[in-house]
Amino acid sequence: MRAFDLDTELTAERHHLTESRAALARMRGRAEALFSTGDRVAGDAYTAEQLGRHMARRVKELADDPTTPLFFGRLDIEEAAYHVGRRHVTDDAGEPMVLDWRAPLSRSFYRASVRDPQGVSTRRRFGFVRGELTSFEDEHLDRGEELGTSSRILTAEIERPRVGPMRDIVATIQPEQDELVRADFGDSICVQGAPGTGKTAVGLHRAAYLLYLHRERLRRSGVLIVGPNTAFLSYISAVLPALGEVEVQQATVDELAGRVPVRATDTPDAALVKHDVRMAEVLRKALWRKLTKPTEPIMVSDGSYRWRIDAEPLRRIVDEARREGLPYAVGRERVRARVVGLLQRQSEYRTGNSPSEPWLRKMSKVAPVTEFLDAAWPAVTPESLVAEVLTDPPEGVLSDDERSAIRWAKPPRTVKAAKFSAADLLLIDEAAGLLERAASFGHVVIDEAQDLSPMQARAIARRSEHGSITVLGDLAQGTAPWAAAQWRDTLGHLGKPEAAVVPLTIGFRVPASVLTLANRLLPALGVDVPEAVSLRRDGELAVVPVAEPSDLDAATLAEVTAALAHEGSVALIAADEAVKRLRGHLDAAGIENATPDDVESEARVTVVPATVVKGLEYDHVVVHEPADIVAAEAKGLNRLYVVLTRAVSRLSVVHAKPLPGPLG
Ligand SMILES: Nc1ncnc2c1ncn2[C@@H]1O[C@H](COP(=O)(O)OP(=O)(O)OP(=O)(O)O)[C@@H](O)[C@H]1O
Repeated sequence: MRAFDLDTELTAERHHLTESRAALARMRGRAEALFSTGDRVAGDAYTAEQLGRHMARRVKELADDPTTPLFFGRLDIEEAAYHVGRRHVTDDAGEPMVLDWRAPLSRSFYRASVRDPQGVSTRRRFGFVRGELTSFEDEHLDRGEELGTSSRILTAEIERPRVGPMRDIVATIQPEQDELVRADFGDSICVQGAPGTGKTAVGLHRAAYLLYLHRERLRRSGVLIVGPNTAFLSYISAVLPALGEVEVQQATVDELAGRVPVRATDTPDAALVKHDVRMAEVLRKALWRKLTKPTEPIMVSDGSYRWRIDAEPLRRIVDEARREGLPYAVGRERVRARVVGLLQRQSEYRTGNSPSEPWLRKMSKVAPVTEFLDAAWPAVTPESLVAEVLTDPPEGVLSDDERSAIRWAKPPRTVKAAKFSAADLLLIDEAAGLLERAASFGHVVIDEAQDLSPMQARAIARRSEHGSITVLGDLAQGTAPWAAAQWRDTLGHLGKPEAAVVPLTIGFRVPASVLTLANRLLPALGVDVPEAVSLRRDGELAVVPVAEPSDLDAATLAEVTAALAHEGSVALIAADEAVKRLRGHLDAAGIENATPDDVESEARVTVVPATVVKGLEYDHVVVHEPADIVAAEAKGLNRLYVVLTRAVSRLSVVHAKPLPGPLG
């Protein structure tokens, strides 16, 4: 009898899904019709373009992804049932068929509990396979039933094989995650979470949530996601579009600051100095020291009359503009405008008439005015300021050794010919920020933030000055030479020193056995962070010692081949210098393989250099010679911690050398 009831229920739910899909198709049809007639109804070209863009976006937002169901849950509140899904769907009369997961009512889907039922009598979660409903699971909160993390549907979602890019987690956001996702727009937050606790997922869902709640405001100012490298950004790039959000920008910090191409490489010592926050001070001083006190009057003739401004009022103008704290280039123009203002007043006094616009324009460009400006408040470009500092690093802030580390061995003949490094681009960006204010995004999500250098953090701060930020990271995974040991410093450089630091500790990726191995490294990493507790009991861990170093590659190949017998993605992670050789072995063995940058590839095996694996995950991970990964860089143990925490189901560690540090 009960089975029959369940069947009937499931049939009814499937029917509701079919109806909802049909309603969504009609919504899209209406949007498409408006899109094609938009330019005819709009009054002018500008309105037509605006409307066209709006409608094109709307059509995209209403796309139906047949591989995911339109709803994944249901709330019974009083007599009504509300289906919760990826976006609002309404019937032809405008009645809701599916509620957007971000709507206020949907919040109870994630947060209601027996202790605080929020009016919910039953919460239903749906199981699905490729967009079709296959099962459901009820929690009768009013009868004291609550599944929490023992939900079968949650477990199945966490344990599913990972294929392709990252997916959204709307169906199974956990209460501690939901609290972060729905934090107020104005709140900047920093999430410290062990590997696989869902930091990236939380950041992306928070972006989607804020866009839903503050759509107009954020459409104007924009939302930006900052990630560590392009492989990572392509891995996460499908999540927001799947949630209907198609207008979010993604960039690495290098891309943000990429005003000129990178054409030089720094020594490690030079890079260290250039990423140091004191470089901001060096640049600021080098810039403002260019101002000089006017000592000569300005004498201008406009053909009919001669005008004169004495040194004293000129000094006052420069001092005043300096005190106003404007960006340098804005200050220079302010001084010019005030000088022209004085000329204008003299002209009015003498002729009794207001001078014409062309006269004012001419006066602002005449040689005596420009010469005065070039002496008192010289024109500077970001590139010229940085070139100057690198040609002859000023004394006062840096030590002599540091100054020599960054000094150009052979200064270029012109600024145009200068070859700048990636770190120089940050200096140029800093200089640009001193000259002019950067436009600010409404919200910026920063992933893997533990690796930001102070100068990188400042580049982001300039772009989020008037907005809020979500900072995601794990101090234990810091591998950059300047990686933070505590969050306060980074948050200060990001311009949000007051942001709350919130921990996430439930691990959704890494199986308990694998996590136990990785956690052995934690005490050696020099940071104070809580360990993750894995929700997953199912994984496998194999440590494979190889007696003869010459057999190491063959043993690694055997592990990769064994992993291919299982469902899901396979990654071979190795020290960067071994990647090419290992790919050669795979090719020779006829095993199709790709690099993580190649998102289009169908190959099941990805060969990943240890330095780009941060943020990524694979079902089966084969790690090649951990000792070499550790030896390759100063923070090698932190790198190994990252490498060991990429596996969703199985981890094999193949080694001929002794296992490093606390693992040995
Ligand atoms: N509530 C959840 N339900 C289902 N899956 C989840 C949930 N939270 C996280 N996951 C999954 O766990 C995995 C790890 O999440 P994510 O990459 O966001 O973690 P992270 O904290 O950023 O990890 P890392 O620090 O290693 O980069 C992803 O596959 C994600 O989809």
